[in-house]
Amino acid sequence: MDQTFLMIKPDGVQRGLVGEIVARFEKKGLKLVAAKFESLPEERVMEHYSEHKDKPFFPGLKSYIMSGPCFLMVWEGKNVVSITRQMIGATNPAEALPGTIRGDFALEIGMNVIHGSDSDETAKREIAIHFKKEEITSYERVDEKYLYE
Ligand SMILES: Nc1ncnc2c1ncn2[C@@H]1O[C@H](COP(=O)(O)OP(=O)(O)OP(=O)(O)O)[C@@H](O)[C@H]1O
Repeated sequence: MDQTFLMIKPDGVQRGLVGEIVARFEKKGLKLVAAKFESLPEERVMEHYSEHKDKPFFPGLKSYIMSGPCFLMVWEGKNVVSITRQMIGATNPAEALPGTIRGDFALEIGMNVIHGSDSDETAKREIAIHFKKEEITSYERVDEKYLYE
């Protein structure tokens, strides 16, 4: 089954949005298979955001991500990457539609509450950066027969 890496960033944790955000994905029918609170070490921030390391906003991005604990998750489900990206909304909250997480809970691009992998390939890479294999569980949700045809 498809998997993705989602991370509630320090602003989402500090603003008390963890429960609300997790509830949205749970109610959609997606399955939480791994989760942990963690203050990310610098090496993992550099690895995760390596594509942005030369961008002018990178120093600010790095100190924001390291400003407090993040809530890291692996979610599973059919088309989970595209579904969660849609539920998260546009990178810039000013452009994110109402009903999306960023559209409902954020104002500015620098602090946009949550990260979500943008492709199956990226998801594999990001899951491997942040989770050990044994931290990821495997189980059936009892409602799966009413979610999948
Ligand atoms: N112009 C910018 N100014 C400040 N921060 C930015 C800017 N562009 C991106 N960022 C930060 O870098 C993160 C990664 O940017 P990216 O373009 O990969 O967006 P994204 O894929 O929607 O976001 P994420 O990877 O966090 O899910 C953004 O979520 C945001 O926190």
